Amino acid sequence: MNSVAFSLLSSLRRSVLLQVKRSDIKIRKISCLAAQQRLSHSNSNNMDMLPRISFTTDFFFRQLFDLESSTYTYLLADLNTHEAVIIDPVLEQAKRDAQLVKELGLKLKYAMNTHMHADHITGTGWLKQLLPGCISVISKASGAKADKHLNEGDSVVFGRHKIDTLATPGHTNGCMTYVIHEQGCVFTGDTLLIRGCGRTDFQEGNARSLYENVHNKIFTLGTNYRIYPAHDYKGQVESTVWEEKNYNPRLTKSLEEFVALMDNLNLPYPKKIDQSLPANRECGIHDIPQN
Ligand SMILES: N[C@@H](CCC(=O)N[C@@H](CSS)C(=O)NCC(=O)O)C(=O)O
Repeated sequence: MNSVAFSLLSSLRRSVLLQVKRSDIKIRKISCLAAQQRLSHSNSNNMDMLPRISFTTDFFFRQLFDLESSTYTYLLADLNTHEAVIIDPVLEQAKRDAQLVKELGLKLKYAMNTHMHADHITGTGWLKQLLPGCISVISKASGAKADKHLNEGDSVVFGRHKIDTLATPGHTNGCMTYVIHEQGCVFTGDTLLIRGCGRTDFQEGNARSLYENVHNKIFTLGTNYRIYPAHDYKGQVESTVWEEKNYNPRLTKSLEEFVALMDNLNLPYPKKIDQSLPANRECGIHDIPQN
């Protein structure tokens, strides 16, 4: 082989080796990235999303639904003392709820609302008549009548269980989120819905305030806390802080993007807003069916 051919062959060999080395580095980079992604995914599953907190054996929990308004009502009780509370009852379901309380041998101590609802009339007023001794509860900031008004930090006790309160205005100025730390559950009303949130276009709604309250007060709870909202329009029943922090399409946005989105929802007003607000201001004692 002459020297020209030899030098040509050597340079070709060098170039092939360089190509192989480059593609090897590229493959290693890709597999390293994939491993990092697998790791971050498994981290969020295994470490951020802590194991589910089980309800204690003396804690009764029942989720109820009103089909017309897509409202969730929650009946909770202490199974030793039989003291119970109901959260966000609906007028049309008051008889159903009172019957359930009686059948289970419970004593309804409190009928609570997370806020002054605009889409349905609360069942609180009628439940007070059906189950004498029951005390109606709502936030002071709601401006609605009730036997007991709550400010942030107040608590509501039934048996040995305790509901803590967080002021989470935004959907309305009087919205409260109820938390039972021992059971790892949080009742968010319309403030935080599953993969959504309450609208902010009436009742002194404020998108900025909703966003800040969700991020600072709900998303700072344990990531495994279970979220129970006041409504769902898609058949979902519960979520967790971890899921909403990661997958809520509205609240994973930046504050400015969120405000712009909420300002442009253009939702029609709830059909029953004109009956609901005046009745709920009086704790739902308007329009109680006579039979
Ligand atoms: N179609 C319903 C009202 C639906 C609605 O506006 N829901 C409210 C909560 S009840 S005031 C809401 O905040 N929705 C958020 C959303 O993104 O849909 C009716 O006519 O009652």
